[in-house]
Amino acid sequence: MTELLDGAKVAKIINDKTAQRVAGLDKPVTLAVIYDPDNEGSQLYVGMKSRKAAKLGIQTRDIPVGADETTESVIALVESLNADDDVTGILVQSPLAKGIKERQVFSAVAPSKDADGLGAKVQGMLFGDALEPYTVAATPQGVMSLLNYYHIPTKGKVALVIGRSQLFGRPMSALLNNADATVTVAHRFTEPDILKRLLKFADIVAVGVGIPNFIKGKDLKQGATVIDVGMNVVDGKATGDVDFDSAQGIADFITPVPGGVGPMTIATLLENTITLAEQNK
Ligand SMILES: NC(=O)C1=CN([C@@H]2O[C@H](COP(=O)(O)OP(=O)(O)OC[C@H]3O[C@@H](n4cnc5c(N)ncnc54)[C@H](OP(=O)(O)O)[C@@H]3O)[C@@H](O)[C@H]2O)C=CC1
Ligand SMILES: Nc1nc(=O)c2c([nH]1)NC[C@@H]1CN(c3ccc(C(=O)N[C@@H](CCC(=O)O)C(=O)O)cc3)C=[N+]21
Repeated sequence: MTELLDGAKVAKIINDKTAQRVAGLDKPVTLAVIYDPDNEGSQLYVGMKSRKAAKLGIQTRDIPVGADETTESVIALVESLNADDDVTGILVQSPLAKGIKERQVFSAVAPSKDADGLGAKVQGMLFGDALEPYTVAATPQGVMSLLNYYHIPTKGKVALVIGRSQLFGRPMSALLNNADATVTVAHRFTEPDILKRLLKFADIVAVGVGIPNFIKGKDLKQGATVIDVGMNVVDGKATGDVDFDSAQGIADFITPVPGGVGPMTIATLLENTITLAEQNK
């Protein structure tokens, strides 16, 4: 039997708590969102984030940054938001327009405002398993919250992370390592037959590569937990990186797309935002 990891359900629990925390604070909470207005995905996801934020009492300031901007001009914008006392948190939606060096922009965000946890400082703290508080990238932190909610153990388990972006794979592997899993990271240059062998070992597979139905059920270890981060559109439908139907009866747990990691990402972003508001009041 394959059980669903219901991200929509767990996200609602987190969101309800966030709304209470926002209501308990005696000042407004504002998330600034920098995004490329010419990117359809960004329009869609930024819209979803802003609507959910509004429902929880968090204001958003959506700032379009198009192809006419430079890395330097966007960094200057981030620095002005860092210095703006009315801004609680800053999110830089990926991808920015071609030519803007995204990782430099991520790292310009002050750690005390890094709601999405993508800057070099907080990612370094995650990598070092720092004792001080810091924000963690929303998508992989959302995955950890989902694993915790369903009491899926990580200690001593073999975890395979497929993808190594700043947004997902790198912080995901650090979180699983910090949670005592034995972690392997696969990427574009991982040979397909090596990937197959790694999959057969993996108790936990977390995949975010952006290729629809990239992982087939037959390649999974019996009883695996499968986390599908992929968000692709196929025939107008949200489709993950895992061939969901073929994983039935092989995986013990799997996240659906939609309704899995996506809502957890948004809930975690807003949870990070209220945490920053509480810390910096
Ligand atoms: N549900 C959610 O909340 C979120 C969903 N996403 C989705 O996750 C996916 C990945 O996003 P993101 O990390 O930003 O994308 P990137 O394009 O930044 O990263 C993709 C990663 O996949 C790796 N990759 C590409 N092809 C292969 C392959 N054939 N075998 C193994 N690895 C491969 C790349 O390797 P290399 O580094 O070598 O290039 C890279 O590390 C997308 O579908 C995106 O929409 C992303 C964030 C949040
Ligand atoms: N700095 C940055 N941080 C991000 O977290 C980030 C980003 N850039 N760039 C793009 C990706 C993508 N992403 C999604 C978040 C939620 C859903 C989501 O909630 N999806 C719904 C379905 C939506 C639909 O049906 O189209 C679901 O899975 O249920 C999807 C995708 C965040 N990203």
